[in-house]
Amino acid sequence: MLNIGLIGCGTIGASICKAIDDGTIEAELVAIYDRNLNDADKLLSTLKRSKPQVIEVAEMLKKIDLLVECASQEAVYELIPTALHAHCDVMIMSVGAFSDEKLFKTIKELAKENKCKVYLPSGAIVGLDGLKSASSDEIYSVTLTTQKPPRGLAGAPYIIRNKIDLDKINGKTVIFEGTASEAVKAFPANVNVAATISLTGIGFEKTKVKIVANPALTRNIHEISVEGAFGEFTTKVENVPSPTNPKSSYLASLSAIATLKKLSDPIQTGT
Ligand SMILES: NC(=O)C1=CN([C@@H]2O[C@H](COP(=O)(O)OP(=O)(O)OC[C@H]3O[C@@H](n4cnc5c(N)ncnc54)[C@H](OP(=O)(O)O)[C@@H]3O)[C@@H](O)[C@H]2O)C=CC1
Ligand SMILES: O=C([O-])CC(=O)C(=O)O
Repeated sequence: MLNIGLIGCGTIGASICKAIDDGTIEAELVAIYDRNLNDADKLLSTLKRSKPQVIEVAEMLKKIDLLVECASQEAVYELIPTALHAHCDVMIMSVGAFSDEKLFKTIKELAKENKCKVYLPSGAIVGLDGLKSASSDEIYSVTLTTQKPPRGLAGAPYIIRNKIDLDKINGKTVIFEGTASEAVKAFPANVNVAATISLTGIGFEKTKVKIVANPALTRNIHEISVEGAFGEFTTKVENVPSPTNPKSSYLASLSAIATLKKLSDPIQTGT
């Protein structure tokens, strides 16, 4: 049985732990950690079967096969290289950290050297399978258009830096247009999906991102348009926001769970 350690006991972390606890994911939850220890303890108290230890990552790495990151881009910098040095596979949700090419190169090399896998789930988008297939030949363009209710963008560095008053937005408003590289830095907790798309397709500089605040919405919408030698496609997902974190769509939690389920499944569907 796969021994899992998890960092980040928030919305996605809680969903993953519950899915291990109820047997949806075939694995042992060995350890959990959050910089807010109360959050880790609170999550622990909700589990019925699993009895993970609440311990720091350096300690948990001695006991696990796979470290699940669902914390923040900072956590990717702080902990993923250490996990790979310790020969642990990793699953990363805060994929936006990889807009730092140096970090991505380091992690890829460490994974190779230590014979580890780095899993990056599709997260809150649909269509990554098609993009992956398409990228076996030339891709001409990739555009992500993300629309969220204004509160789903609250706290983003770009919003703070530009003093955008989200409460005053009373119609559909384009907040940001730029490259995926710029987008994941400006909105680190809102468009990690732009990073996953970039890594699968044509990179952070060529992938275009538009972010729209729309007070009429109750859902987080991501539309991806791709053109390439294969033809073209557009996908659109209207995501239910997670009740405990409106920035993160529920599909992101489900995608993390599906990725972990896939690890023990003899039948692998999709590209
Ligand atoms: N790939 C994708 O499609 C998606 C990715 N995400 C990303 O996944 C991550 C988790 O999302 P979600 O569960 O909704 O977030 P939450 O804010 O609900 O939970 C994250 C938890 O991790 C803690 N944390 C953050 N950094 C560290 C650290 N360095 N060490 C220990 N604990 C830490 C946070 O503490 P604190 O509250 O103090 O920050 C918080 O308790 C986020 O980075 C988010 O942006 C989200 C949705 C989709
Ligand atoms: O959950 C979403 O809709 C997307 C998200 O926050 C991210 O990619 O960081």
